[in-house]
Amino acid sequence: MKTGIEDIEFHGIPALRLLGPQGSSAVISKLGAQVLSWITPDGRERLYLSDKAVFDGSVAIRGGVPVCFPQFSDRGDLPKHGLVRTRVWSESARRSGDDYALVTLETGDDDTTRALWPHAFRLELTAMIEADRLDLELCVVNTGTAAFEFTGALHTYVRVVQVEDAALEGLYGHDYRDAANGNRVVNESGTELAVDSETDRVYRRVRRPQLLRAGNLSLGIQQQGFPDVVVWNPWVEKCAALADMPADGWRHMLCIEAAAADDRQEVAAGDEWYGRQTLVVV
Ligand SMILES: O=P(O)(O)OC[C@H]1O[C@H](O)[C@H](O)[C@@H](O)[C@@H]1O
Repeated sequence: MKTGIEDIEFHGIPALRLLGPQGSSAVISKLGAQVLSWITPDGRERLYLSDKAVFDGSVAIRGGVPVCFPQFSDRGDLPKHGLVRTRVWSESARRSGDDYALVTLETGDDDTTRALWPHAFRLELTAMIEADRLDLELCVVNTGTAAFEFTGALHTYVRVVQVEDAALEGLYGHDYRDAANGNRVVNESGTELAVDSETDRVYRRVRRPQLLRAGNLSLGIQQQGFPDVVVWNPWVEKCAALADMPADGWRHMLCIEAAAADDRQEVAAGDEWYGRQTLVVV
């Protein structure tokens, strides 16, 4: 099967389908530069996308990999998770070869962003699939004349059959800020994180990869540039309060986010900052 890139409509919005090697594929929406589907050669969908997600740009699409910038969550005065989730990005590159398919989408400042955040910037999100691997890279370019600081994330919703069966390794010994428990800072003493209640944790300065095991799924997750790993599951009650999630949505997702949540990242005038997240089927 040939690799390549197709222009498609996905739930009525312009998107690109990446056709990778061995039948792998991915879909990235131009709305938010959000990867909404990643299917590996075994035919399995690896990302969670809510059945009740909204695709009209009025709110962020619930699922896939939202891009949060220049603010993570509600840690500042900007709208939650920043300014770019509901923007239409434009394509700046597409390429494919025998063993990969890649696209880059970009957006930048305009009157709307500058009214809220007075900085000149360009963002580029590159998504690349290989047979068993999804690589995401966020490039933040300071196109202005003064330094700025930002927080942000690649807010990846991993699909799981049943989150109660999931175990996430690789976070032992790290401090985390427990946003589901009054933001207290705790040192992780477990070698495996199990999700059995609302979970909203910012693991700080994580340098090791993680391994997610859930039923017969095994996914390696690695990041560069982003200092923090955020693990989020709303569980039953918070999920019920989210209009764009089905009642059992919490069970089928676990967000494992490459984030700069607590440490602001500074970008000098004219400089570029890179953050990456890689998911590999192992
Ligand atoms: O509902 P959203 O704006 O997409 O945010 C969803 C979630 O994102 C992050 O994971 C935060 O840590 C959570 O506190 C937040 O609830």
